[in-house]
Amino acid sequence: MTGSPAPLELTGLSKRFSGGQAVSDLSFTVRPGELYALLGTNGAGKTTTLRMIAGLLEPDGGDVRVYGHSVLSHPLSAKRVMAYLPDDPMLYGKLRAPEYLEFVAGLWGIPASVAAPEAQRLLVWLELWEHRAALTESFSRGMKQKLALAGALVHSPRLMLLDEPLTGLDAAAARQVKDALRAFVDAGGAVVLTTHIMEVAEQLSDRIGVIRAGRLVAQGTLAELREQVGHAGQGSLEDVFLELVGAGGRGRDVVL
Ligand SMILES: Nc1ncnc2c1ncn2[C@@H]1O[C@H](COP(=O)(O)OP(=O)(O)OP(=O)(O)O)[C@@H](O)[C@H]1O
Repeated sequence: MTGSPAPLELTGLSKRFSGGQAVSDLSFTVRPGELYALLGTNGAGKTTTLRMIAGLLEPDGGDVRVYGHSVLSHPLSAKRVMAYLPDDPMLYGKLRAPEYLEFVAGLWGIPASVAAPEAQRLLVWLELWEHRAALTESFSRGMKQKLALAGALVHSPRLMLLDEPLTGLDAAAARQVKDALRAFVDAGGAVVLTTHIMEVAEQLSDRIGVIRAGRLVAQGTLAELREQVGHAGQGSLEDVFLELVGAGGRGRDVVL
């Protein structure tokens, strides 16, 4: 233990909507250099959890700490070091990609002299630089997704929260985004992402958390999850996941 605060620590996070309990007493920690995949069936509470971590939705109970800063009591310090990429990110269609990134950088108080070369670096890296003269309204879904990712990286966050970042991307774009996320964690950042694509979680994540009806029912590496459901050494993540969440969301809990 180094004693430095974890990139992300959730303790007892809860949220209730009029339709029922969306997130219940959720606690987990994400370490530096770790990509943590949050899995769950539709309506399990993944987006609600990410929105509470990002400070966009107030929890009913519990706390979220980002590098030691409470999102509830010190939201600015926490938000400065994280980025949230929703599943339908908003871009400004009448801006070009470099203009969009410089605009986002401006919101973070980054001067244009710093933002412009950083925007170029990100756009070259994600193979969008050749499209720099086009308005973003003409971009394909994959191009928009990559630009949104660049926008999330422009203020050099150390924690990234991504809601379904690979949905709808073709193989080449998905590979680029996966490579970008791996490079981000290899450089010491931390990532929490949600996905319904089990192969993505299996390939990309260091640890996996499975939530069912707003509660964490299992977490660990794929090997640990296999052991927890009694499939030591075998079974795909899909097999393990379906065992945990069960048909119609009635799965079983394992000891965490
Ligand atoms: N703003 C809201 N008002 C009322 N209920 C909500 C709101 N947002 C989410 N919910 C409810 O909270 C529960 C969890 O929703 P959430 O979007 O977090 O699930 P999810 O795991 O992200 O699902 P999906 O995989 O389908 O995106 C669902 O029952 C949903 O209907």
